[in-house]
Amino acid sequence: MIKVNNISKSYNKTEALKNISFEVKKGELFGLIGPDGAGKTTLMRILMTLLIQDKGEAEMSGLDVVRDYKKIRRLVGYMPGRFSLYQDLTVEENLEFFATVFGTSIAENYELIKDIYVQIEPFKTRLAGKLSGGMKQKLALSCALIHKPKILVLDEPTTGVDAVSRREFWDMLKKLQQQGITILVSTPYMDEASLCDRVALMQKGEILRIDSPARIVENHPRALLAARSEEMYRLINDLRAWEKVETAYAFGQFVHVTPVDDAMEAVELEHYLMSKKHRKLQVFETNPGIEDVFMALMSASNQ
Ligand SMILES: Nc1ncnc2c1ncn2[C@@H]1O[C@H](COP(=O)(O)OP(=O)(O)OP(=O)(O)O)[C@@H](O)[C@H]1O
Repeated sequence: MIKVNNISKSYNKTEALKNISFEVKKGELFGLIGPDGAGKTTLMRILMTLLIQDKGEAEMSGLDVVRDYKKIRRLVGYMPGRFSLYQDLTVEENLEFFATVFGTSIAENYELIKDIYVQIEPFKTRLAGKLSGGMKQKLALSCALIHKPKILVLDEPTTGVDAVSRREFWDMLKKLQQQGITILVSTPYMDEASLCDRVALMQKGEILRIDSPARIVENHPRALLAARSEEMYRLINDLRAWEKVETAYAFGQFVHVTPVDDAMEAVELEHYLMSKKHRKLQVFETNPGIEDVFMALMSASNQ
């Protein structure tokens, strides 16, 4: 449904995308995961025909993003990073505006947006600029869906939205997927990776891995230890200062530690931390999750 072949794009001296290739299958929920500046927005803008690549080609539903840009725009729903709502129009006026641009009406396509729109309908006379982040997000999604797109492209739809709204939003995406819509979504939140069918982990214009979240974790060869103590800040510093530790970073209430030697046992790490006078210590071996794998891949490619 989406084909990207050797796409490169630079802004003056910044190489935003370096020879990117991947495919998204029909009906797939595909995630572009990566920190700020990874190139996610640039890639989406190329696919949305809003920016032209320097090199390579891309297709949306068999249509070329440069040659067939007009057809693609009718086929695809887009929710840009900063929600493209008219702040001084009401909720209903925004939706009517997007429907009119695509030559349709709210009534005609109400079924598709119903589940989402009913949540903001009680506020339909409120100005979009006066909505909360979560409500703006729902309105922006309704606007992106109002012309019944086959493909939905969402650029960081959950950035700046609270945890509950984030979860609800992903539930909505799953429902849209069940209706046959192919979804490409970007996010800087690594925990959202596990909600996608497949993900591409991006950093500095490159794809570091591309696979299902489960397979990315399965194929990760490294061991992982978890540690906590009374003084977490000092714990991280002590861990990072030890030559037997490759990486250590905060993960919830623990520090996740990748030892240089995968065979290191928890007890060896514990002895080291006891020698540093840490109290209320807890150290144990654990299994890496997708976030751990991403952190490891990103730090390896930074070296
Ligand atoms: N219009 C522009 N002019 C110059 N450099 C740009 C422009 N747009 C993006 N860049 C640079 O290209 C790189 C990729 O940016 P891009 O916005 O695509 O990344 P991103 O993964 O979407 O991150 P973000 O969440 O910050 O938007 C960054 O180094 C960015 O500074």
